[in-house]
Amino acid sequence: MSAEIIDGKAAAATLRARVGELAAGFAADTGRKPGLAVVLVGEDAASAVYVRSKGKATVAAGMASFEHRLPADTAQEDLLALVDRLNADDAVDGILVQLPLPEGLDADAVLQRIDPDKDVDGFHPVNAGRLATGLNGFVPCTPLGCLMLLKERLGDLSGLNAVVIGRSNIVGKPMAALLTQASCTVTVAHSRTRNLAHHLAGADIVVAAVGRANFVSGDWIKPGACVIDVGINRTDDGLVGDVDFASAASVAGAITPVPGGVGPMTIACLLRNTLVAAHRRAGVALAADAI
Ligand SMILES: Nc1nc2c(c(=O)[nH]1)N[C@@H](CN(C=O)c1ccc(C(=O)N[C@@H](CCC(=O)O)C(=O)O)cc1)CN2
Ligand SMILES: [Mg+2]
Repeated sequence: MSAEIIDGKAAAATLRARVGELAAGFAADTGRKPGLAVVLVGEDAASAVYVRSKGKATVAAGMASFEHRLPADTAQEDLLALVDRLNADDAVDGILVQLPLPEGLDADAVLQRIDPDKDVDGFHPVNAGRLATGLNGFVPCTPLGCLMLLKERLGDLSGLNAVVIGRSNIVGKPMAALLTQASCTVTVAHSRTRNLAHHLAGADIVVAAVGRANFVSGDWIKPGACVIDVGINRTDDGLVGDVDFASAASVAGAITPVPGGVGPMTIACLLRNTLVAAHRRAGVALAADAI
């Protein structure tokens, strides 16, 4: 193996600690803690684990956590009514509805009901528009975490060729926007892309977010490339990413592992976004380079 293994767990711990320091400053200045409300609908086992981790991380960073658990048969109007209450609650700076929602609920309608200035997941179309046009908004946590790992490893990304594999609203599209803003030359590949290997051959940066276990082969990776694996696939061999780790690690310059790569950054960036939301809502300045 030649690649440096990018330690997302360590980077996330550093970010969470910094958020904690700034949250303590915010509480001292305003007399209240930044608050994050998390809504979980139904019994999805993985979602329950993520929601518990978010609650614990929120409290550990000195913020207030408000957890709302609703049954899987919750009516759309009841879920929307809860979002309305959280929008109006001054103690709540950030609102997150854990995805996926149970069948029968319209996730788009729920996400669009969240006040864009409390949308710490960055999924509201207003925040997607702000990102696309270079305005200050909230950036989805997973691509934000990927960008932080890339900058930590590579510094200035300007002029680099990046291939994002996947075009979801949650990862692929915002990732491409962030890399474009960082002056990369960006290709977005997806399930219909012809000859992916050809596109990857020139890629200094690869972000894989296709949701298919071991999909990206090391043979396709440019020697020395930085490979960010967003995939979390449960297989008979355990948890694996979208990149075939063993073959890619022998060619890449750096690579994120699964687990312990991008995943931990998702929750750390959620805390970061909540801290930013609290400052904006309270009209308290937060230096652009503070975090
Ligand atoms: N409202 C949201 N829903 C979902 C999001 C999101 O950002 N907002 N992302 C994913 C789930 N997710 C957080 O919600 C998440 C996924 C994975 C991890 C993580 O740390 N993974 C570990 C492995 C953990 C395991 O064993 O399963 C890792 O990669 O090291 C954190 C958060 C979908 N829904
Ligand atoms: Mg896709």
